[in-house]
Amino acid sequence: MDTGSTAVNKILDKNEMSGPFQSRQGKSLKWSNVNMTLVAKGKSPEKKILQNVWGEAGNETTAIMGPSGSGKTSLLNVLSGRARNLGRLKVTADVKLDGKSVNPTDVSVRQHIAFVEQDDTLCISATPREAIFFSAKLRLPKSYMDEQLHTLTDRMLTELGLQGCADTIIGGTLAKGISGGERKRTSVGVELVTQPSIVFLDEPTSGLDSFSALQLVQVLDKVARAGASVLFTIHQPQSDIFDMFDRMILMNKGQVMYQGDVENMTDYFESRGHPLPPKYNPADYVMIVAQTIPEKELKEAGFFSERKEADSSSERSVLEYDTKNEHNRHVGAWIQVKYLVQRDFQSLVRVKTILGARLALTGFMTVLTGFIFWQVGDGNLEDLVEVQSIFGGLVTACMLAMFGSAMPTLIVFPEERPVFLREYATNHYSVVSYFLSRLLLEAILTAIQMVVLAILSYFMMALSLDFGLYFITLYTLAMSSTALAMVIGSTVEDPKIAVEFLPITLVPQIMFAGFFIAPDLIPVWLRWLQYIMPLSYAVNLVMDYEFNQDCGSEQANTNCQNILDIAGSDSDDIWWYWLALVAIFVVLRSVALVCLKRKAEK
Ligand SMILES: Nc1ncnc2c1ncn2[C@@H]1O[C@H](COP(=O)(O)OP(=O)(O)OP(=O)(O)O)[C@@H](O)[C@H]1O
Repeated sequence: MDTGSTAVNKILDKNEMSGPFQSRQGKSLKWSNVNMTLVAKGKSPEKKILQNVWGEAGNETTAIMGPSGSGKTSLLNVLSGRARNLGRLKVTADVKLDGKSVNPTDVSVRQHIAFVEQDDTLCISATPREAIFFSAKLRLPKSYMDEQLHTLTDRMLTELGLQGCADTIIGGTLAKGISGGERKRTSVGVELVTQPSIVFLDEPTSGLDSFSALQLVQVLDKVARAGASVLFTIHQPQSDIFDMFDRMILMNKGQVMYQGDVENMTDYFESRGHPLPPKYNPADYVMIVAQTIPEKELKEAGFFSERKEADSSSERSVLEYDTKNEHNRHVGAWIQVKYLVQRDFQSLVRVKTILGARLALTGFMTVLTGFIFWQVGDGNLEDLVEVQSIFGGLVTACMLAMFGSAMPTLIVFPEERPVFLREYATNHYSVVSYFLSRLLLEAILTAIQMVVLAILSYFMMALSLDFGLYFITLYTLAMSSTALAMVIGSTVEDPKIAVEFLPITLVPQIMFAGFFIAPDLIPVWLRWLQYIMPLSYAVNLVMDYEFNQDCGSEQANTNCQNILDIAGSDSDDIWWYWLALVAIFVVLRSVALVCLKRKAEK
């Protein structure tokens, strides 16, 4: 089998040697002893998903075929580092990249492999043209001029038959966009435009009509002819598609039933007592044999031949080579942030529900609260009940700031997380760049939201504190809450569970805010919790700004002081409150960054 670009033994059409099909240095991938087992637990028995699987992929197209559940996706996941020991799942594999043993779960190894997942994880607000350009801009060497990148993108769109929808948004649950098949081809384009040396694709033709499927496999063939190793899983290909494959791995019950050149496959089956009947699509025939003949009988006939060891060789270490070139390769962090921010703002403009839902919810809740606490600030401060109503209004405004900012962040972030994880794993940008761009987006979105909240509540409740201080307190509280939402969103796997986590962290803060119970009455062993709750600090601040002033009469001043005491707000500690509020924001953001980094590198 070919293992280097010099060994590409096909005649290359000169026209195909440019753009996405530019000749590249091939990389060989070999694997042996690949085992994946679901270990027994309780009444669930042990299940062998992959057993001693072996194989290789050079600069050719290699199709992994086999009946449903035979382990095709599992094999691709192990080789691409997406399957690992977790819970009952035990994975072992000897994998060699250009002759050097590597751990496929290492992010540095994963970044060498372009991977097109079965489910598309694309930015919903981008168009296919923008998604492909984004990938090219952030992943190709920075020596590429934008003009070249646009030409490459155009070429990719044409090859994949995407010209008709190139400028329509991809879409998803929040917005309607291109079709499923077009989305799939866009995912392929996003990976192929970077001229990768190794490409894995999980079911790239599923959901495509027969013409689009053929068109896609032709593109994969051109990529392989340019020197890349192309490995993909596929279900029952039609015969014209099957004829285009160079090699095939036939999986059956987690084992390799056949592996080798496609042209030798029928001879292999014939020599084992299963000649191809006339006028049969070989792909269909081998699948029928795999599905209908018992495993024992197939073994006796000579299928499932013993694996070959992934041979040790003294080829250079591809990882060392590429790490040295790392710094020349990619655009700088600021370009990454710029493109991420650009994309985020595009989302805001195109998917109006993102900003609209935030503003509508905050506006509605604030107007409702404003009517309930209508002009409380103008009340008689000599009446303690009226003073308490202002306290209630301020606590409610702070609660709206807290929930109104955390909730949308937590709802949107888990939707975006798969896109981030894919883009990070495929070397688009660093975690820090992503983190900074998100922070900037949230800072702006939260500011818009807090302007609405602060203006409406301030005038409807007729508050007398300084408006600027009121706004900045609400804003800092809201930013701490989005940081908390990011920590939850970065750690909890399931978006639904993540949303349920939010009340658990936010509701107790209300109880410690001093409105329902004076902090001094809370049992000492629980009282310390108020010190880690941003809501308490924000309430203490706005209370001080509202009541720590001349309230008009002796009785009014006494009431103002009493309400400050009840709330636990002390004017001597104002700077401590600010420090604590900002420190909580910084700590939570840092924790979110670490969690995200750990998740991305897993
Ligand atoms: N993480 C996992 N936990 C439990 N079972 C798993 C896990 N991963 C794979 N399996 C099981 O291993 C078997 C092989 O799954 P895999 O998805 O690799 O098959 P496949 O050949 O790709 O199937 P299909 O063609 O239907 O996509 C299936 O029975 C599947 O349920």
